[in-house]
Amino acid sequence: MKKRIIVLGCTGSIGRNALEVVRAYPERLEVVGLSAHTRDRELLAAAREFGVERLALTGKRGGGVPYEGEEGLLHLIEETEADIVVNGIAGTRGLLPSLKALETGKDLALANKESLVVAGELLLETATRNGRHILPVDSEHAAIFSLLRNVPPDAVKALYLTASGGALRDIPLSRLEEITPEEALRHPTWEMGPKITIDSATLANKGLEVIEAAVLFGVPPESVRVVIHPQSVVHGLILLRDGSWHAQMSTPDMRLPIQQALFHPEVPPQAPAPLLLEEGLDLSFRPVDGRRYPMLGLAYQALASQGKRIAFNAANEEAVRAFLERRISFPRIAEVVESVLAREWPSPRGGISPILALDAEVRRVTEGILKERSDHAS
Ligand SMILES: NC(=O)C1=CN([C@@H]2O[C@H](COP(=O)(O)OP(=O)(O)OC[C@H]3O[C@@H](n4cnc5c(N)ncnc54)[C@H](OP(=O)(O)O)[C@@H]3O)[C@@H](O)[C@H]2O)C=CC1
Ligand SMILES: CC(=O)[C@@H](O)[C@H](O)COP(=O)(O)O
Ligand SMILES: [Mn+2]
Repeated sequence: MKKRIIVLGCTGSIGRNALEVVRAYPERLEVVGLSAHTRDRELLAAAREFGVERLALTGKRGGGVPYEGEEGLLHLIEETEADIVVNGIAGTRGLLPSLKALETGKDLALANKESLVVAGELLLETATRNGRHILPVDSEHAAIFSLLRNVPPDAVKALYLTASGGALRDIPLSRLEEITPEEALRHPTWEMGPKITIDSATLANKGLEVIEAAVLFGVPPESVRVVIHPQSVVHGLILLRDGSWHAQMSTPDMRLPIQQALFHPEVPPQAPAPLLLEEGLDLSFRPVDGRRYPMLGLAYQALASQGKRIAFNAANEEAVRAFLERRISFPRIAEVVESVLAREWPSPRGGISPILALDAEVRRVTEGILKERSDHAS
């Protein structure tokens, strides 16, 4: 029987890669639901190609798509019989769809790391209660997830996430003030959406991933570590107590972690982009420079509580938006997040509503700080 898949954010980088995986395995995988936010023509083209009728468009109305708006997307997830939901929505708006997928008895192939940062405990509890799995699609977590399956849990000393260093890795620190969004969006190894690409340049992406790993794998924050690895070939490593390293490596291509999640626990039969060591390969690793990447230290601070995690995530999302809209300069992103994080953010109690209320409050505070600091509005 074919595995039935809903692809959320099918017009984005993760969504398009997920559809590529389905194209590669027509006898094993079937798309039964699709969502997009604004790109309705691409959504309809995918629907025609895969013969899908359950479609949601969240960011526009009136185009003849059966499920409209955020509420419509949640109804689509609820009303569509499926085995697994690929969540490739960008940002915190992916949280409610993640929760709905698990509540309605589907596995969750999760690229939307913001879901876990903001409400990881709630998602894990919901998955357990419904007997479902959260399968990480984020490349580092997919790597560590597969490495951990092969060792006894008490043998693991630390988890290592690799970071490319982003588009500005080799730019002199003195130039960061004048960096344009176009420069910061030139990722050296991955083709991804704009928000995560800016997060790669500040290392907020790795900060979110440290939180994602601590929550998902249930390990203390100090055992999740980050190293700069410019080639993005080694995605994740685990260090065992006996001093041995286990690493997972592949060509940087998101079809691999996506197909691993879709075939779990089976190992997929084909390599989407083989890595040929016979052709030669140089790999390098170096420590993170805290002066260049203050966001990583802020993410570790945020690990102290769920309230701070929500604050870090929401403040970052708003600050990145302001940078992309040219309302603040690149170094202000970290400064704004630091100011927000310095306030008191008590952890929400009692389900999803207090989480969403705190997220909204952080955004209100961040917007106030952004107004004060908008330093080069054109
Ligand atoms: N790209 C990658 O390789 C990786 C991405 N991730 C994570 O996956 C997620 C998606 O990233 P990526 O694919 O790069 O992002 P993109 O910006 O390329 O795509 C985002 C997708 O989400 C949709 N979308 C945007 N806003 C909303 C909203 N408010 N409600 C519902 N849908 C929305 C977009 O629709 P439309 O285009 O129609 O407007 C689009 O389909 C992020 O959480 C990211 O951190 C993790 C690891 C790797
Ligand atoms: C592909 C993937 O998983 C991204 O999250 C990637 O890690 C981003 O690249 P950086 O290593 O630059 O953050
Ligand atoms: Mn990643």
